[in-house]
Amino acid sequence: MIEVKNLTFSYGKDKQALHGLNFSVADGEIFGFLGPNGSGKSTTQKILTGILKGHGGEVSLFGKDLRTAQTQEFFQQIGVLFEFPYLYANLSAVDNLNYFASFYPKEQLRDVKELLEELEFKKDFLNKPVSSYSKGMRQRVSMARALISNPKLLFLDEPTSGLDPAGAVLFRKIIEKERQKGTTVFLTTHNMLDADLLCDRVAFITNGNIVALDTPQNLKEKNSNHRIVVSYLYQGKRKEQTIEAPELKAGIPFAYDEIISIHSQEPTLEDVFIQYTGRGLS
Ligand SMILES: Nc1ncnc2c1ncn2[C@@H]1O[C@H](COP(=O)(O)OP(=O)(O)OP(=O)(O)O)[C@@H](O)[C@H]1O
Repeated sequence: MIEVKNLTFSYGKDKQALHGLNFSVADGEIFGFLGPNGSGKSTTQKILTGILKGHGGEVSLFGKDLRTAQTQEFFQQIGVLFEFPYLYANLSAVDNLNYFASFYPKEQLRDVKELLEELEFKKDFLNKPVSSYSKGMRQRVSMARALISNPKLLFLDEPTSGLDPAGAVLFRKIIEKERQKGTTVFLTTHNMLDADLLCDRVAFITNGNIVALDTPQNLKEKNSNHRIVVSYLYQGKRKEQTIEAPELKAGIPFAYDEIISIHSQEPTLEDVFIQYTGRGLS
């Protein structure tokens, strides 16, 4: 679906934002693009969605070179959730969505009200102006905008930002539903939980370079110290020991009366990111 070879981009002479990215995203894959502020995520997404022109290297989407692919048909196949909601503040959710829907062929469209209902949008605000909405409500309208045209390729920039925990769970369910439909998703995020739960593979980008690319599970396993922490009771006292995972093959290698818990010391995706880049994700 997406093929990127040696992608470079400079803002003027002095600011090279991308230094030769290589990756591909398969049909139906949820691909996570993770990196700290200023690493080049938005620049990459803007190039892939045709907003930013003048890249170096080769990019193809739907099997066509991006430089020639940007026809009306191309834009009708992609949906974009922008990091900052591009909505008309004086129009209601319904009017915003009807307006964006007017750019697409009717047979491709989803029903505005059904979509907003699926996104658990508050009914009594349907016809009130966007300027009166909370952040979470605006995010729901932005997601509806991205989904209204049933896109084959969906770009989501920080989809769960501004949502409360229940809203984030709902959005993850909706993204999962897109996966089941076969939609390809390019997910740009700082949110490690979203990336870990949703993505088939993730790329870590820092300073305009991809420094790791794999499944979340492989990244965690490759960077694990393979140690296990055992909490247990022995002769009336609570104790804890750390052992190497292979030692477990022969059973617990020390005396105990009762095991309380066993935890692997597998790193989180954020730990792995910091190992690769030396930087946190904010
Ligand atoms: N319009 C611009 N003019 C000049 N430099 C820019 C411009 N936009 C971005 N940059 C620079 O390009 C680099 C990559 O920026 P980009 O916005 O792609 O990062 P990002 O990973 O999306 O960051 P964030 O998480 O803050 O959105 C940064 O050094 C940034 O300062």
